[in-house]
Amino acid sequence: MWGSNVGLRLSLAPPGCRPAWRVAASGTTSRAALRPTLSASSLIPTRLGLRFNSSSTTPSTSTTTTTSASEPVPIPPVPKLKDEKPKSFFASIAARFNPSASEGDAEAGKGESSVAKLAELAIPEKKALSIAVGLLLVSSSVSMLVPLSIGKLIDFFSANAATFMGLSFPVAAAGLAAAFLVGGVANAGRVYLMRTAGQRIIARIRDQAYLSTLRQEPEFADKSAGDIVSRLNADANILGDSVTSNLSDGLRAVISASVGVAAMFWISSQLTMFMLCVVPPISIGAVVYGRYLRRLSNQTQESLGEMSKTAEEKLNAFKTVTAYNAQGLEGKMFESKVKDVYELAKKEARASAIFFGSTGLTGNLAMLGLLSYGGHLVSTGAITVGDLTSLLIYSGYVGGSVSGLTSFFSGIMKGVGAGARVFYLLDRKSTIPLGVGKQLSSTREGPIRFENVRFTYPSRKEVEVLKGIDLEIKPGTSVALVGTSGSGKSSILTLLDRFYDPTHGKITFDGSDIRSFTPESWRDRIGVVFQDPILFAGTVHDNIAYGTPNATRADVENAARAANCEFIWDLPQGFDTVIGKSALSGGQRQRISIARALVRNPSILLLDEATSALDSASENAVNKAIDDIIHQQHITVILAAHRLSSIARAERVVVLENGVVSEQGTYDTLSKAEGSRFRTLMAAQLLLEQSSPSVTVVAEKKEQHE
Ligand SMILES: Nc1ncnc2c1ncn2[C@@H]1O[C@H](COP(=O)(O)OP(=O)(O)OP(=O)(O)O)[C@@H](O)[C@H]1O
Repeated sequence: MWGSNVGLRLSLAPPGCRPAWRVAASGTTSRAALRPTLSASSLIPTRLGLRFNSSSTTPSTSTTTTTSASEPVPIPPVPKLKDEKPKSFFASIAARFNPSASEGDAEAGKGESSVAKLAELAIPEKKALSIAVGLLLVSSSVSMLVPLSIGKLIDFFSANAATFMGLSFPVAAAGLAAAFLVGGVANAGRVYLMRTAGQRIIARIRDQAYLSTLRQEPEFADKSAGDIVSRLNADANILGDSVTSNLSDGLRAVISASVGVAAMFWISSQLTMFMLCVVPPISIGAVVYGRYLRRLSNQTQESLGEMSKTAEEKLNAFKTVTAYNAQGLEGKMFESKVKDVYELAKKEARASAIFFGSTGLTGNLAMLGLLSYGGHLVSTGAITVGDLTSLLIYSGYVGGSVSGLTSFFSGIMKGVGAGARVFYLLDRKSTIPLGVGKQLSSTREGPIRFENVRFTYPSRKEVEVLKGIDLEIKPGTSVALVGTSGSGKSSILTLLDRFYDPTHGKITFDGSDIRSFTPESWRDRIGVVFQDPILFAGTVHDNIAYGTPNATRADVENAARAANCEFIWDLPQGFDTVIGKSALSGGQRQRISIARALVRNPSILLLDEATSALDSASENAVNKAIDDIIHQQHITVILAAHRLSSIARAERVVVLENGVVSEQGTYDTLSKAEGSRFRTLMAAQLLLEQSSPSVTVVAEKKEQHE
């Protein structure tokens, strides 16, 4: 814990209460008071003829602010689709139909079949699906009565018989009508149950895939947001369809084909044998076609993902596109992606055309053969005209069912392709998994240490950004990381927030590697302000309370005050003003995001300063907020600093060069040291800032003050 001789203390709520931060005046010596006052002479290379004097810091002594931080909202785990291992039956089907793992499967590194997973998806719906299958049996049985009845009717009328199937004709007709009614109702029930079950499966897939995506390391979503959206959208639809409507149609086809063939055998085994000769070639064609279609379907979905990604990226940068008159260029780029999708769809259409054309032809030729041979059997008296009619209709049913089976097969293959892409999201293990490690206690304090930290971005393995950082940051102190653009300041912050882990070395907190804590409990201690603060649709209150949903209005207001957000009280609806409807300046957005970081009651604040210049009023307001945080609260502040004014405010300056810490010390020491790298850097920074009126104004004001 921090010593009692400091001005402000972090205290925790009594057991059973929500943890609260309490900034209370205590002791006589504040950290700020211990710090040397910055002076103009300590600062600027005089050869530039510019002087900058950081205002002296006066610690506030009487403020007692209580802000309740809420319990961290637990991040729900991604529920497993089903605990059991896939049945070997499915695995064997998968191995047959899906010999080469798709990209998704391969990336998932499971080798587990998408077909098996598709079947697993249907399991929570087993009740609805079983009833639907029962109804399907009823409706299919009724349908299969039709050809037999027609044959018998023809024989009945041609023979001028007194009874029809042992019954008077009106009774038999009424019985048939009743059976058809039952069949119709059963069919309606089947369609309803299958569709609703399908929609529930789609909803479940989307929820789980999105949840799983949220649990990934940030780089994953950064790289492929558009593609992920396409997986959640189009692929989830295809997948849901393939396990319900498609499955239902497939089952119906199986039932119709088998009952049809049985009935045909019953009517005439000779004719039926003749018919069955044409089935195997069609089946082989179906398998070849199905495989080809699956490959195409995978490629089409990938292309659709690419297309969405292109559109999303450019729509997000609409201003840049407009400003650079790049509409034509972007239109062409999108057109080429659309063309890729179209070309694949054309291939699919060609394959379908050939397949359906040839199966249709084969079917009709078979029918002709059946009619000729059947006519011969009728003429010899082996079968009746009614039997031949029934047989012809049954063979039509069987033919229809076989082609239904091929679309079932191709639908399943499409589902497998889409499934691999969706399951990839579901199965992907984050490189920094949530919930793994020990819980970091909210009271534990200690220094942050970088021990020979080396780091390379996974997407840019050829460049080592950090080449052995050694650094210690004591609790409650403030550090400004300085260095040229690209020197790795922001990278250090992202490592601290565990968006990435070091490739070598370690970062410790109170002696423990931060990788040993669950990422959630570690991040709970951290408030982070990004270079480009993102505000979400919603009110100012919602934005400040983002990630701390139980924060009260008082908590939010206290955090806003601490972040120097007085302007909020002047907004038309104050904290209930909807962001987006109110034009906020860059500085105001930045301060709202500082308030968002503070309302979490962090013990570590990571602040990645915006590189863009703020107007002087905004810069002053942001600086004051940073000043207040550095001086009034027991928060370890680590700044990726770009502005002189904030560099000067930190207790310690760390200079990064060529991936290592080249110098560190107080601002005074470094700026006074002749020939220090820091002086050179600051000279360059000043030259840069000279062109920014805001900084000049600040510098001038400070000179006047001096
Ligand atoms: N997500 C990323 N993937 C790959 N390389 C990255 C990524 N982010 C940053 N880099 C690279 O890492 C290096 C260090 O970048 P970093 O943003 O940490 O520097 P910085 O000192 O904060 O720069 P600036 O002052 O411009 O913000 C740069 O070469 C940058 O291009």
